[in-house]
Amino acid sequence: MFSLSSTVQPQVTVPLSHLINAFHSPKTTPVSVSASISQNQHRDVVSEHEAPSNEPVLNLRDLGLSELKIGQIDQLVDSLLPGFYKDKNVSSHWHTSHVSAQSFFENKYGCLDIFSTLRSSCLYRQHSRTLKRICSDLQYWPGFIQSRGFKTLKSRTRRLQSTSERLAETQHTAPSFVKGFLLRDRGSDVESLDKLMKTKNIPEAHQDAFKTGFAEGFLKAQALTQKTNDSLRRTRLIVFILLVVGIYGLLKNPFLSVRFRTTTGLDSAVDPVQMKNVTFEHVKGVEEAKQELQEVVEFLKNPQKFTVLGGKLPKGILLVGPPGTGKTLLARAVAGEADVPFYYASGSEFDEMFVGVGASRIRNLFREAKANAPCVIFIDELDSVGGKRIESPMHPYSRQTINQLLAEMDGFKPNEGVIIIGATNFPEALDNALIRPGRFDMQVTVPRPDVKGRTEILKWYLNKIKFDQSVDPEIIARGTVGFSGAELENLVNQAALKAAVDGKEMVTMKELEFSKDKILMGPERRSVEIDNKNKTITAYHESGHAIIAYYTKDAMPINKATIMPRGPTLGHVSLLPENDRWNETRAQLLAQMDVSMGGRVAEELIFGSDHITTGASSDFDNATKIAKRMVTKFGMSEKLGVMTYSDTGKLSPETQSAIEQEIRILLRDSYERAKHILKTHAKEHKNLAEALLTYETLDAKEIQIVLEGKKLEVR
Ligand SMILES: Nc1ncnc2c1ncn2[C@@H]1O[C@H](COP(=O)(O)OP(=O)(O)OP(=O)(O)O)[C@@H](O)[C@H]1O
Ligand SMILES: [Zn+2]
Repeated sequence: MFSLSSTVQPQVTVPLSHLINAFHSPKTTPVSVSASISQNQHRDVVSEHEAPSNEPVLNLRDLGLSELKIGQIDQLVDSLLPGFYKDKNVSSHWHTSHVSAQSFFENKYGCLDIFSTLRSSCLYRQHSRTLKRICSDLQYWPGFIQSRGFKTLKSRTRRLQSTSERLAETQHTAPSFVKGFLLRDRGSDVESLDKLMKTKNIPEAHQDAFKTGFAEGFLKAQALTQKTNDSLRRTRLIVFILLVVGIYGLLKNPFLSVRFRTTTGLDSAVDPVQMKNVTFEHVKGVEEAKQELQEVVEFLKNPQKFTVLGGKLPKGILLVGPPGTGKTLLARAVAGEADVPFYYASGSEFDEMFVGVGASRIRNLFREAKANAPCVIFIDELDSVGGKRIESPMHPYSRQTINQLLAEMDGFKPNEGVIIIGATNFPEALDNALIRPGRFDMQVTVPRPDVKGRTEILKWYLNKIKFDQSVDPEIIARGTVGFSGAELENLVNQAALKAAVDGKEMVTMKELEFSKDKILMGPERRSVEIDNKNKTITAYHESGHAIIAYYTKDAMPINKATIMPRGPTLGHVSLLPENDRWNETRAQLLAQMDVSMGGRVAEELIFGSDHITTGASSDFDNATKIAKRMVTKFGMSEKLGVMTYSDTGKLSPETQSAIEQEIRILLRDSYERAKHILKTHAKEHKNLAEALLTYETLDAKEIQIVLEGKKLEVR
C-alpha cells in the first residue's frame, strides 16, 4: 500500500476547538490527577472512534499570535508557571526512545503522534527538561492526526472493543486536562485547564498567557503539517498523472508495447517497422537479386493489379547467400520501396524449449501481419526454425514450430498482400516442406559481390566518410576477393578509425590497405622484437616472391610487399587479380606456384642450403594444392590424362604413385623456374630486400621504382 507516513507528514486534523474550549471554559468538575501514569494505559485512551473530525480549525492569526515562535513557548511556560513542572510527577521511563514510542503510538492508534514528532524534531533536543515534560503530557491528548497508514481489520476491532475499558481506566490514570477533553467528548464532566492552573497556583494575570502559549504550540505544529500536507497532495497528484501518462504511453508506443507484450511469453508479438528510409539504392553489388525482387515490390504496391489477371505471386521468397551479403538489407529495401510495414523475426526467436511458445509466436506474428497487410514478414536464419532437424532434447518442440509456420503460410490467400521473405545461409538444411510450391517457392541468390560490386559497395561507404581523392576503391576491391558487403563496410569503418587514431584529416589508401590487411591477416604485431638476422631473411624471402611475381608473365600484379609481422606471418607479398578469376589458365596456375616457390629459393640462394628456414611451409602448401588439383581435377597432366581422381585414397597403388610423381615433377619444375628468375635478377632482388629492410612496407609503385633501379624518395 501507498504509505508515506515514515517520510512525509500525513494529513492532520487537530481538533483545536477542544483545546481552546478547555482553555476558556470554566468547567469545575473535580480533578483527580493520578500520580502513576502508565504509558500503555495512556495510549489506549485514544481511539479513532472518539476523534471529532468536523471541528473548525483555528489558525494562528485568529488568536493574534502569528508572530510567536516555538522556542518562546518554553520561556513563556517557565515564567508563567514556575512551580508547575517540579511537582508534576511524570514518569521518566517515557523518555527511553521517542522514535519507538512514536511508531508504537502510530501502530496503536493509526495516527501520528504530532507532539512526539515535534518534540523529537525541534523541541526535545533544545529544551530537554521543561518542554519534554509538557510534550510528554501532550502526547496523550486526543489531538488526532489521520495517518494514511496501514491498518488491519484486526487491530481496528481490537481498538473498538477495548475503548470502553480504556476510558474507565483513563479516569484514574490520565492527566487531568487530558481527561477533561475525553470526558467532555463523551458528555461527562470536563476538567478545565483553568481549574488545573488554580490548583497549581498560577497567578491569574499569567493564566491567559499560559493558555495561549499552549495554543501557539498546537497551531505551529498544525501550520507545519498543513504546509507539508499541501505539497504532499501536489506530489501525489503529479505522480498519479505521470503514472497514467506512463501507462498510456506504454500501451500506445509500438516499441514499448512490443516489449511489454513479449514479457508475457505466450502472448508475444512483433510490431512492424516502417522501412521508408531503406531502398534498393542502399543495396549495392547485387543487381540480379534486386531485379528479381522488383516484381515483389510492384505486387506489394498494388496486390489487386496482379491477381485480377489471375497471376499468382509467390507467398514466400527465400534469400540464399553467405552471411553479411545484404539479405536483411534487401528484405528491408523491398518493404521500403513498397512503403509497407516490415515485420522482422529471427528464426532463433521461435526456437523455444517450452511447448507451444515458438508456435504461438509464429501465430502472433502472422496475425499482426495480416491485420496490417500489405506488408513484409522477414524471417532471418530460417534454417533455425525450419531446419530438417529431428526432435532432440535441445529442440523438443521444433516440429511444432515448423508445422505452425507451414499452417500459417498455407492459411492466407496469395492476394492478401503479405509477403514472407526468409533468409538462410544453408538452403540445403531447410525442411523440404518449406520449399514446396505455395511456401518458399522463389529462391533468390545473394552471392558475395564481384570486383565491380565490391567497388560499388566501397564507394558507397567511402562516401559516408572523409576520404582523400587519391583513394582508388577499385584497388581495394581487387584485393578483397571473397569479402561480403558487411566486411567491406567494416573495412572502410576501420580505415576511418585508424585515420582518426593517427590524427589524419582524411582516409587515404594507406589506412584502407592497413585495415584490409588487418581483416585478412590479423592485427600488426609491432611489439614483436625481431632480430636483424631474421628480418634480413624475411626481407629476402618476401622480395623473392615479389621478384618472381614481377618477372613472370602470367602472375598476378603485385600490390604490396611488407616485412611487418601480422597475425602468424613475419611478412607477406600481396598480389591483386585484375579481375575476379572465374577461370584460371594452366599458365596462371603455374605462375602462382612459381611465386610461392620464390621465398624458399631466395633463402637458398642468398644464405645457402644449410640456412633455409621453416618459413616457407605455407608457400609449399599452397603450391602443392595447386599442383594436386592440376593433376587430379583439371586434367592438366599429360601422363594422367583428362581424368579426375576424387578419392585418391581408394585408388590403386600404381595410380597413386603416378599422381604423386606428377605432382612432384610440377613442383620441382616450378622451383627451378623460380631459381632461374632469381638468379637472373639477383641485383634487383638485393635492392628490393634492402628497400624492404629500410622502409618495411612498399606498395606496387615503390616496388616498380626499386626494380627499375631508381632511387626511392625518402618518406
Ligand atoms: N550489398 C550490400 N550493399 C550495401 N551494404 C551491405 C551490403 N551487404 C551488406 N551490407 C552491409 O552489411 C550489413 C549486414 O548485412 P545484412 O545483415 O543485410 O547481411 P545478411 O546477409 O542478412 O547477413 P546474415 O546472413 O548474417 O543475416 C548491412 O546492414 C549493410 O550495412
Ligand atoms: Zn613465403
